[in-house]
Amino acid sequence: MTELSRRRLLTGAGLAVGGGAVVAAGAGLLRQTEQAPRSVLAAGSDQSIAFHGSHQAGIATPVQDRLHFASFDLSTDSREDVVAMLKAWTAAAVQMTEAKEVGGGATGAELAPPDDTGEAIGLPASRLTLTVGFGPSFFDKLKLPKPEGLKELPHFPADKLDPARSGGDVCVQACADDPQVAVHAIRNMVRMGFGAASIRWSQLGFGKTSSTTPNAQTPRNLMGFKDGTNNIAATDEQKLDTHVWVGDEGPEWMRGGSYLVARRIRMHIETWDRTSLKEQEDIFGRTKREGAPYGGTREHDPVALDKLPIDSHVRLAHPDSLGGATILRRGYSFTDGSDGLGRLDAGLFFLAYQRDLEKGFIPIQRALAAKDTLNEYIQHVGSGVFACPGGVSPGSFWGAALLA
Ligand SMILES: C=CC1=C(C)c2cc3[nH]c(cc4nc(cc5[nH]c(cc1n2)c(C)c5CCC(=O)O)C(CCC(=O)O)=C4C)c(C)c3C=C
Ligand SMILES: [Fe+2]
Repeated sequence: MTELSRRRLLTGAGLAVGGGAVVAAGAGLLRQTEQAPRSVLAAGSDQSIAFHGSHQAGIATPVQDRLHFASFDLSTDSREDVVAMLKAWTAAAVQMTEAKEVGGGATGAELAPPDDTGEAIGLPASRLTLTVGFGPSFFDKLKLPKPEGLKELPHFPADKLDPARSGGDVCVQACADDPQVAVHAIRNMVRMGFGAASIRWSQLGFGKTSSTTPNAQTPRNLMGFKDGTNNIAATDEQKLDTHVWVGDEGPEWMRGGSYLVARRIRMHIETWDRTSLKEQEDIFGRTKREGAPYGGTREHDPVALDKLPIDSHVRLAHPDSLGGATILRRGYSFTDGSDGLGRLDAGLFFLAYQRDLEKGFIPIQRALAAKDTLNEYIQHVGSGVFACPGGVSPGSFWGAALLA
């Protein structure tokens, strides 16, 4: 059975409640789907993606259009407190991914703060996925054995990393078709984490810049180029097993999990917009409109490395240039206002999953940092690395096998 079929896709119709009323269902409350502002929702928004499975959702499951990524610092060194938080987070994640309100709901006992903050009432599941990872400092703080595969990334030339947008003990990646659903999920986790963890940095993203769904139209990044053409497809189980999922080489709790690299990459888009089309295309080694590799005519034509400029992004990052190094990309665009100097603070929030950092992000970024002609137009300003455990089974919680 494929991972996708294991991850039961529930339709909104199956979750909707008759009469438009909010009624109790199991441990949670179903959010009304009837009142959802459908015009602003992307196709597939009324679907939910199952939380439980052998891998965490949000890695190889279809990419949603919106992101809220949050990195937390622990405010305790007590394993007990962290276990309690992860249990509460897991229970809430199960409810939120099924379009249910957290705990006793947004309108529970009158004299206590509600269990759910309420801004997702009336919104469908929006294919919400929540994915958790543990940074190197998580293991140091809790005196737990760090998996061999998890290491701090080396410094790369031209990195200008802001500590306030880097690192963190625990990360949560929330992806959904509706930004309000993703933000609601993170906000409720922040609220539940009070006393055990506090938010260190976070990033909103839009317009997925890569797809894991073959045959879907490849999305474009803020430079106007199709991004994700040569990504690993969610249906390619062989590639996922080889390059994304940790196997027997990792500790038991990491099997079926993956290592995540997050990089906030600022784009100097004003300079880019004054660059000729020819130079833009030479930088990637692909055409802008079609996305075809140089030497080909269609987007999915095979990449013939010798036809691409020697320092072009695609030639340098291609697995054949790097002894097979391969990653699963899952990034999003961002624009966070302007920088006071007449420029947009815009770019790519790059997310990459891999089985082994040394056969994934590290060698690729080493090659790109040294030679990529794209470097004139970008700067890495934030960074994080996290070990994302394998999937959660019903009744268990995030990190159970590590912390129990
Ligand atoms: C270290 C890994 C990578 C970083 C960082 C990165 C940044 C980055 N990429 C683009 C735009 C494109 N990238 C494309 C391909 C591509 N990029 C990487 C890796 C990193 N990119 C890989 C492994 C590949 C695939 C190479 C291949 O197998 O052919 C493309 C081409 C289309 C595609 O295949 O996705 C574009 C466009 C930007 C703008 C950027 C930083 C801001
Ligand atoms: Fe790239």
